[in-house]
Amino acid sequence: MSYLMGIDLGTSSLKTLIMDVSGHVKAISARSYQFASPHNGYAEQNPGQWWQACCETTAEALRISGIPPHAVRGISFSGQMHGVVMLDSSYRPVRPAILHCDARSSRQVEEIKDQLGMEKIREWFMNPVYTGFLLPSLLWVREEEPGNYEKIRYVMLPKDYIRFRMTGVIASDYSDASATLAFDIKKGCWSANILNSLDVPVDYFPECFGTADTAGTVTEQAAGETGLCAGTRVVAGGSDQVMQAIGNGSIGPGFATVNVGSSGQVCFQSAHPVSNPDLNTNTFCGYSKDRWITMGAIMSAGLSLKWINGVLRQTDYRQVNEEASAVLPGSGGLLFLPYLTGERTPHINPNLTGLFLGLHLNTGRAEMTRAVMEGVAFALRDCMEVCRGLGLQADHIIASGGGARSIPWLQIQSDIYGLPLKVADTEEQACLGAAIAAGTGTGIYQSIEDGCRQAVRYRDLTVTPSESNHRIYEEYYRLFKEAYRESRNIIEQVTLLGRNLN
Ligand SMILES: Nc1ncnc2c1ncn2[C@@H]1O[C@H](COP(=O)(O)OP(=O)(O)O)[C@@H](O)[C@H]1O
Ligand SMILES: O=C(CO)[C@@H](O)[C@H](O)COP(=O)(O)O
Repeated sequence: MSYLMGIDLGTSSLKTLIMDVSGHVKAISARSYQFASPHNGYAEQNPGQWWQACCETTAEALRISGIPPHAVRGISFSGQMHGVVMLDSSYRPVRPAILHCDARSSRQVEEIKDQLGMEKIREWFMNPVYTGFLLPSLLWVREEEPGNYEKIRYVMLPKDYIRFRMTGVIASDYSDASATLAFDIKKGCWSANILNSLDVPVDYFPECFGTADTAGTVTEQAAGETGLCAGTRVVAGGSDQVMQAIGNGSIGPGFATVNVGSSGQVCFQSAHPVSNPDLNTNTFCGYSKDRWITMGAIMSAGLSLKWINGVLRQTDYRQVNEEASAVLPGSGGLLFLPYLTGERTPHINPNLTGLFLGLHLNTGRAEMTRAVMEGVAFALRDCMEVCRGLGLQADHIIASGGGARSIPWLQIQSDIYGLPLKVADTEEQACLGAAIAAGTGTGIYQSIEDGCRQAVRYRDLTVTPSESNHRIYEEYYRLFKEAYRESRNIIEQVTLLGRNLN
């Protein structure tokens, strides 16, 4: 019997899944971690922690499943996007990785915009220039930590580091590379135009593979650390958005996913790179350099629920979901703007923070929790509206991420979008997508499409919108947008005041 392994490096945890070739999950092992935030707006993590989580979960998944390591035919990866890992010539990290949710590089973002101008940004980047993306984070290191910058020899994305520790090969893939702001999305290679203009050496950046290309084999050392067999094929993998889309069977035009992970995304598949003159969505490569996705992204989705749970000292998701279900739509007249770590689509503004509007003496923790779930869904609705405005359509919307474990949150989303939602049968769609890539790269599946046909199944549950709830939410959605427009200025001022105190 053959088995496949998929490893997803998330923002708050790393998960390893083993499945058989029909997509039956045999084991999932996870390790949670927290990123460090030494200053307000900073988000960084030591890549060694990711590798440790990878070793522990791989060994644990093998142990739980009882599958002999030689039966694992291939391994692949899914990873949190945009962040930068910098290695010196001895392959050691020169400093902690700077993550996608890091807001320190506001000045470098402005410098890139000033230096290149909006016309070139539209043409070369096809994406908004935003903090937390690899290029501005790298420029921050150049300006603020010149000693570290001088030591850099290799630059890569987070999951590329764990693939490197597994294989000894430094590489990236089109989907993740296209989300760095250093890549030519249309041609599918590192952009000499961008890098030369900003005086960043092109040779920092590794060779790129397609998601299903072989990128090496497990080394003797990694075999000792993970329990895998040396020589096992390692397949490149891709960005979490692309791998999760594969794990949801969302692989061609007409499909879209809405993900509530730590951050949140609405992701449409497209047959060509979609230009957005307003630059408030992202256009990235898909699982090969001739596939694309258009994405609206929010910064704090599951993170918002995690935050309110922490504040209200709620630890049990079952209870959280039960209490939120007992509150009527609208949370008793409470709106939440989930801009805890700034916002990408549609505002592209790192200098925002969150807002509760409508607190009163009867507002309790259940109302606050439900308002947070609703606020996240309103922000994702914003993403959908922008994508629709670009002409993107979907016949199927598939809900994914940790938030899809919550039935009330799924219903809130469906009611707010006014759309039915399908949910994949496995809770770890990005891992499943990575395992499908592993199966494709090792020839078990003929293609990613074939892998999806064989391994992706949906839950026997389609969440459908309630018309009356949708009507109520339309009014709240109008006020949600209005609340931002009316208070943006003051939110920015308060945010900056708060940052100055840190
Ligand atoms: N049972 C649940 N009910 C409600 N929300 C949940 C549940 N499980 C996870 N979540 C939400 O999902 C988030 C984690 O999603 P996940 O996709 O695992 O994130 P990541 O890949 O970023 O680590 C949590 O922060 C939480 O908000
Ligand atoms: O930022 C994006 C997409 O632009 C995310 O896909 C991140 O890569 C992290 O995802 P989560 O770990 O928050 O789900």
